[in-house]
Amino acid sequence: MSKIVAFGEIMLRLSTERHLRFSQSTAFGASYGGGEFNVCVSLANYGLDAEFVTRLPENEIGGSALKEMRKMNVESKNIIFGGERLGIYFLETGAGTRGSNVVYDRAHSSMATIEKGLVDWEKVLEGATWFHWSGITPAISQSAAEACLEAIKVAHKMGITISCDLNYRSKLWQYGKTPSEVMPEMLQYSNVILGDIDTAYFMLGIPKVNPNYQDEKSLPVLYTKLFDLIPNLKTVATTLRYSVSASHQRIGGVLFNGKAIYHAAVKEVTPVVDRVGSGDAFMGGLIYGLSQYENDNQKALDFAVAACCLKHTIAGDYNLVTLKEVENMLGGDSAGLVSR
Ligand SMILES: O=C(O)C(=O)C[C@H](O)[C@H](O)CO
Repeated sequence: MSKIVAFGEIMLRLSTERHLRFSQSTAFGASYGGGEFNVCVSLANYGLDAEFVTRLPENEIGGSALKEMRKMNVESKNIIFGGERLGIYFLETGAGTRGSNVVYDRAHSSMATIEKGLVDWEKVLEGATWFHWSGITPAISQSAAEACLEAIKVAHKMGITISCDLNYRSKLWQYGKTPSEVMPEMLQYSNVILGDIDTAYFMLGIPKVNPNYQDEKSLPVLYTKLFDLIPNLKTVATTLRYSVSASHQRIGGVLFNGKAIYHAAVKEVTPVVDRVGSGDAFMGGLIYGLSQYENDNQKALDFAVAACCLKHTIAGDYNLVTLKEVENMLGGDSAGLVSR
């Protein structure tokens, strides 16, 4: 049985209703979310053993976030308490040609003030088969970056598969360091990376290129550069997304394993109910596919893309779909037929 442990921040999500602008809103819908936690929710829905490690404030709001983890069937026994507050993110939901907007209110959160040495990673990772982190944690503070690097090093020493979703957030990285100063050391231990070439090159400090994702010849060359720099890398994958509008997306995906390129067929997704968390849905699908369909990269990628497409139909951060629903979509059932 696979046991996946993820490390990151869970936040209170406050979103405007009915596509209202922030300035029009008199009420915000409250839910929870966070890139790495969303991945855990996907994996728990697929029946895997998923555990989330974070730091929560010791107050009722931290307690509510803990209840949320339990409600979503994500193991929370190793979370730590301390610090002053739970991070918040405000979401203004877009419509048509107006995209969504996120405003973070997470400075000095319990997770942003975590320090290395607070989590006993040898104990936490005992029995784990997979460790997942993302580029959000090193973006929130220097000490969170250090705590994350500590976890990554222990996972690597224990021979656990490590995945990273690059998750570049331009509104974070406010503490005086740039991604290319922090990410290369952290990424060198990763076996699986989710991210487009632009973001990967940017975070690794490689000069910018203009990738053509349909070019079967140059794509392996561009990806191979990542394999040269990251000695433990085995798989890199990304969604290939074309935004027709906020409510109409075309979604495919690509995966490279150091030898061959795999493409997933592009799917039309419209109307989009909520796009936030769709990258996490892809990541959750990829972890599921790579860990359960060993050696079948095409199936793993197709599963991740199907999961990502389904997420767009669900409000909130989480991909609340079952394994069967993703499999049905993979089997060609995306017509919205009534299941009887
Ligand atoms: O952007 C972040 O830092 C978040 O974690 C908020 C959302 O949950 C995340 O963007 C979804 O991927």
